[in-house]
Amino acid sequence: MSRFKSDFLRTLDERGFIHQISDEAGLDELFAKETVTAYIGFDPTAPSLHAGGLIQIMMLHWMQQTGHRPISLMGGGTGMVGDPSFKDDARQLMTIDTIESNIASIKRVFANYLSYGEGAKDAMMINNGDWLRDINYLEFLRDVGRHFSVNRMLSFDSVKTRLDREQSLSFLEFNYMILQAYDFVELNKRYGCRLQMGGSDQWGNIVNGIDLGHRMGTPQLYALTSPLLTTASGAKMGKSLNGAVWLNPDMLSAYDFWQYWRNTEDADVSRFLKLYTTLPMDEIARLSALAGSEINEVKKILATEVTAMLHGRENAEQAAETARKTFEEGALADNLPSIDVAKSELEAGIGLLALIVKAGLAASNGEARRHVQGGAVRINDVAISDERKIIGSGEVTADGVIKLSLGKKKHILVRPA
Ligand SMILES: N[C@@H](Cc1ccc(O)cc1)C(=O)O
Repeated sequence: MSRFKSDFLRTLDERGFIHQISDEAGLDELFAKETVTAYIGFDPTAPSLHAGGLIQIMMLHWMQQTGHRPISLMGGGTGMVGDPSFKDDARQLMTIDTIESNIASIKRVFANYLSYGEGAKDAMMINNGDWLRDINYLEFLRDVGRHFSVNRMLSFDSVKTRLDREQSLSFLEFNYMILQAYDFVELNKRYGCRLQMGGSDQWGNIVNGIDLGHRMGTPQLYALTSPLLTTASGAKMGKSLNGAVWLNPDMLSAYDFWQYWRNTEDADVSRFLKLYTTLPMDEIARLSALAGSEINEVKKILATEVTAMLHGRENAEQAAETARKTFEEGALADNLPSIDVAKSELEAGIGLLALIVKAGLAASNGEARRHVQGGAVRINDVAISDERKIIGSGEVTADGVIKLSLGKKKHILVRPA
């Protein structure tokens, strides 16, 4: 049983999106009883978001799926300042031209996850430059600035490390919190927005908005943050060895995007299926149970599902197909070392450990067994966990070979001779 009664929070909870909520019971009540408008802000620091931002987009997606109204807010105003939260250094200032062109480019991918329009449940794309750029300084200080206590602003974790390390925090950056707080109040006034979501690094900024709302007479506002995600080995989400995993198709092909997900670490597969696909939970449970022997097949499903949402199903399936061909061609390529095994021997069947030793991938059966137990051995790219497995003619692929792999780099083609 879920601790939530609203579809939205139950879904977010079971799929692993929730880090912190400002008033759990109150927010659940609200979602259970009315159509809620909520927003997430995105600053245009690059021409595209990367896979790290996908969790935010997915939260907006689930809002709409469960009957509520999401706002994707582009930071045309806040982007002129730059959020210092948990950042070691000030960001380089962007020109208005860069900000505008980044926004135009970032915007494009949202339509793949949300349906925009004028109706009561249609998503809205809004730019905070619409109100922030016209602010009159003295009026703003008197109407909004007076509600902020500098003492309290200095106490937030998001700026504390900078201050503790005595790294400079410019007055420009220090104002960011106030602008984001003002956005929340403004979105409430304009569109009845009650909830702001974001990554856990946004907590301070969001809570400041709730407080400002109290002082400026909005109804109760709420905060919901998602966990800051890292992969099982501790890497930041959305960064690969080849650089950022961009969402915009002109910055990263569907194929490379697919590959990023295909390379998911074993321990992350189930978590990522919940966060980044819309597969039903019982289907995810079934796939997670297969994770032992068929984990590579499950990773391909993960990759295809995540890619299908962003690039369309056809492109995703094409990426999967290209990957399959590349693998096969790789297996066929004669530059992979090979060993011959007598046909008769294969027909009778040869033990996995003996084959590993024969292929020179281990010096002894004991060493071979440790490789298998460590999950490092694959036959035709499928991980094998049963050390007693008998390898026979059945394993010979259409290409006439068996591909035996140890880890990611060592491959031996076994040729029946
Ligand atoms: N500060 C957010 C972006 C944002 C901008 C404006 C807002 O009103 C809300 C959020 C970030 O850096 O990710």
